[in-house]
Amino acid sequence: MGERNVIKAALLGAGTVGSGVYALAEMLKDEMFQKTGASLEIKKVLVRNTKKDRPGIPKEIMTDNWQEILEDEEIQLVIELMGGVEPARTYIVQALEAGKQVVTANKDVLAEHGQEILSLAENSGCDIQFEAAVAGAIPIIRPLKQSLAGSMLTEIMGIVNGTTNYILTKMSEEGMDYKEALAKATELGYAEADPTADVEGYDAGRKIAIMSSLAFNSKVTFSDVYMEGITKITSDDIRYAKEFGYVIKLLGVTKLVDGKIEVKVHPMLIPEQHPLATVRDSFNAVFVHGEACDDAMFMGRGAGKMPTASAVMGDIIIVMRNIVHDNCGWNGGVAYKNYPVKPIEETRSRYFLRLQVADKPGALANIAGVLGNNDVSIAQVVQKRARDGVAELVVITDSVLERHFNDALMIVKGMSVLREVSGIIRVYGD
Ligand SMILES: NC(=O)C1=CN([C@@H]2O[C@H](COP(=O)(O)OP(=O)(O)OC[C@H]3O[C@@H](n4cnc5c(N)ncnc54)[C@H](OP(=O)(O)O)[C@@H]3O)[C@@H](O)[C@H]2O)C=CC1
Ligand SMILES: N[C@@H](CC=O)C(=O)O
Ligand code: NA
Repeated sequence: MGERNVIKAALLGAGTVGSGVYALAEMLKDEMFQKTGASLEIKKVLVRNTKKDRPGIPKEIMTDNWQEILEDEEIQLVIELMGGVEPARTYIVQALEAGKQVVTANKDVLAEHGQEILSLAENSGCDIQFEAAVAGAIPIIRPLKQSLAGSMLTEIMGIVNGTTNYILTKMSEEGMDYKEALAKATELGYAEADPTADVEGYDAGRKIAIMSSLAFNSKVTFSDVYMEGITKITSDDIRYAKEFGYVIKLLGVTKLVDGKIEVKVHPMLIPEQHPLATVRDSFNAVFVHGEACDDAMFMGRGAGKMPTASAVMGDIIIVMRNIVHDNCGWNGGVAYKNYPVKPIEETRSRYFLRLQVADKPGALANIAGVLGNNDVSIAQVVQKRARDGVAELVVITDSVLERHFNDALMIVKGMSVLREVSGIIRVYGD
């Protein structure tokens, strides 16, 4: 095999995903030529701590000096797996400006600067591939950009964070405590370096922003996304949801309605029979609806070392083929429409509302009256367990404009019969 058939790459990051990619590159070493027409040599691995022992990765290829990689003309491919916005964004930009191809799993960068980076890649004639950035091993970026490009997409809804799905599964099925479940998800390599991003819904928010941009060909960034995480979900909420025939999942949703984009992340009660309700553990699932394609669903591991590495390796293989066939630089995904993003108050939801109220005649009627006066119609209501003069009221509403629900809630909160609002969660369905 001649020198021209070796593609030299640099790995930025050798943590959970980076070490998985290095290991997978070793496992596929002998097949790489058949798959791509070239073999892969990872020439340098950038880390913060070059002294740390990284099993399987030779010490001599470790560096903490980005310039060494940027200025190495032999390195054609940069695989960015460090995470965070900076310095990752700068390194990606500099690599593209230097004519290097880029593979990344970095949703933080893409959700904020994706459009600029895609334009830069197009202008530089370079590949930028990022399948691992959304829903780990599930192929979803490439389908959105390619297979579904003619489908007139109108909606994407999915479980796109493995950490929170793992936590909710463990809390619901094993009665595990929230903190313990989060610690386990971190130990298993699912969580972000700062797991606040997972549990507050920011990670899912980044992913839904990226998918929304690709699906609707319009720029949607992280700051456009309304986000609520799972930190307020209690075991009582989970128990009540079960009693009503629901499970609680953290969902990312984006819709194109009347020329406006809705994009949000929040916990949702999903009927037990719904396919998303059966997506457990670190699995993710993404539902896509288009006027032409109708419904499609994608499911697989959304996080973890080897599943994520598999998506990165798929991208590496595509880029290597493009290098071999001198076909780099077509990435797709550059937004050419300019749809406005709707404020959350103008979107509609159904609600599950758990209230502690004074156990007095008329309390339920008064609350129902306030809801009704604000266009919040009640689909189901249950009054439970009067204890120490306090009764628990569980209400499920019909679909309501968020603004109307908030107005009603504000009035309910000021009522003398109200002791506490213990749970507010959106419910699946129109
Ligand atoms: N974990 C997962 O399941 C998934 C992760 N991702 C994404 O993949 C990326 C990597 O995640 P993950 O592997 O979990 O992260 P880790 O925190 O495990 O690894 C990060 C690696 O990057 C290196 N690094 C970080 N900052 C710098 C810097 N400034 N200069 C040089 N090296 C740096 C670290 O070096 P050192 O080891 O010396 O500290 C470490 O090796 C992130 O963008 C993440 O969002 C995407 C899908 C799934
Ligand atoms: N922290 C993320 C990792 C993959 O994107 C998750 O839990 O899904
Ligand atoms: Na993916």
